[in-house]
Amino acid sequence: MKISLIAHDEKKEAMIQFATSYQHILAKHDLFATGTTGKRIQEATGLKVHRFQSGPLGGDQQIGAKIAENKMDLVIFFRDPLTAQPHEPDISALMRLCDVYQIPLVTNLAGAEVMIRALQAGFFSWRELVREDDK
Ligand SMILES: O=C(CO)COP(=O)(O)O
Repeated sequence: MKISLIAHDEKKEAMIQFATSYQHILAKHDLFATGTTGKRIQEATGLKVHRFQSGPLGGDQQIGAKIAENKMDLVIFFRDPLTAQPHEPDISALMRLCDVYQIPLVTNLAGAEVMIRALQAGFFSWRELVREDDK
């Protein structure tokens, strides 16, 4: 599965802890991330992560493009709801594309815990049938 991991600055520590806790599961998948989030995850866990641009520099849009091309399966996005982001339109656009294309999206740690268990249980295997890369 192709999984995107994204965290705003105030949520990066939570993302590191999440990625560390579930490293054994995440390691079985293709991981993608916005620039700084990906760097932090790589440093903390040693997981291989394909890094896009940093969020404010277009990383959210790059992940959105993958979704539009049907080349992304899940999005785990730890958003900071208390801090204004300069690239808010990009964030909204990414979440909108998840809705357009029925891509499972969680935006906080509690949702991510559910998603990772569902992933481990094979609940997202339908994505393998519809993903463009597999055709
Ligand atoms: O801003 C972000 C997502 O909107 C995250 O970007 P970084 O991972 O580069 O900090």
